[in-house]
Amino acid sequence: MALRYCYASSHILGIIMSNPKSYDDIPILDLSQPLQPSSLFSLYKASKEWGIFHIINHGISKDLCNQIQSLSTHLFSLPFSSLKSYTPHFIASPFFESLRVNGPNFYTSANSSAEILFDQKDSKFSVIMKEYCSKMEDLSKRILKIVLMSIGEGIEKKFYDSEFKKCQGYLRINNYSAPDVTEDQVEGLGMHTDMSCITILYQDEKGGLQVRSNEGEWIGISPSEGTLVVNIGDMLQAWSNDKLRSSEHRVLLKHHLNRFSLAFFWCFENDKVILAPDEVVGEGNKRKYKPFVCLEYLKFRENNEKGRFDKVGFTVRDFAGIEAQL
Ligand SMILES: O=C(O)CCC(=O)C(=O)O
Ligand SMILES: [Fe+2]
Repeated sequence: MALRYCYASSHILGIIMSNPKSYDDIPILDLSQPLQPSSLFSLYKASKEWGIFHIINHGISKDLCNQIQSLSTHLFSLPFSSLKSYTPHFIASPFFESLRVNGPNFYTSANSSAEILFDQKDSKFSVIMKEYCSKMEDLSKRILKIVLMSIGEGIEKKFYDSEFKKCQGYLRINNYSAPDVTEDQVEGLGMHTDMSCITILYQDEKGGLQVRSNEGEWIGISPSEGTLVVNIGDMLQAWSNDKLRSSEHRVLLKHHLNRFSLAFFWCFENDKVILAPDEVVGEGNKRKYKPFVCLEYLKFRENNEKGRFDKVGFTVRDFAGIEAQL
């Protein structure tokens, strides 16, 4: 696999790191190419600074995403109220609603929503969800291994099986309605971090996804056909002892434009105790998180945010950070 940068000139910038705070520094990992040491370095740098990078040639066809999008247009026009897997408008934002499909049996999860929504068993929706989510599971495993390799030599070989083998995924189908307001842009989803190890995101062509730099500057992550976005999440930030950064991101909406996205979250199992291995912390470095049970953190986020998942302020650092405890 090779990494290439968005613009030719930024390739040089990426190597000499003269300007680490620009969109050009967010690399594109080409999964059809053999993995190079320089690619791992760029990936590590982007994951540490931004918590975000792109992937291409990932095996998810545009046609599959289009099919999900058109089924979802119908889906979000139906009455949802009784569905537990549905997040209605006004929870995260007035313009955002979402349907969750849970693993590991994505077919069963999608089908139980479909039964209520369309009064239909074995719906096309459930079949397509199974196809998309199984592909996402495979992709998540592959990407996670590469990210671990980028942390240091031998880290993936030593820790993937023992620490990440029981990871599980869920999908959120996100539907943003067009804001009927005069302002140029409004928040469709407020700034947040994902509570995952990694998240793989498909966004449609409308744009609006932004990521925040360490200094608080927002950078747009423009959509590009065939490109998926990978976010590092809180669980990997804690497990890597801040070697990787959970990306702070948000979505802005433009007047009159509906938006659609698919976010696949790849997470540690609920009862996993998250503790960075000594080898990852590194000799002489301070441990930044006390050990914690994954589910306890998820509950902390839910309780503190009254069901909202779009706010920063109750992050994994607030929950388990050693400095935050002092
Ligand atoms: O819609 C998007 O592009 C981002 C969605 C997102 O960040 C999320 O679901 O956590
Ligand atoms: Fe997110």
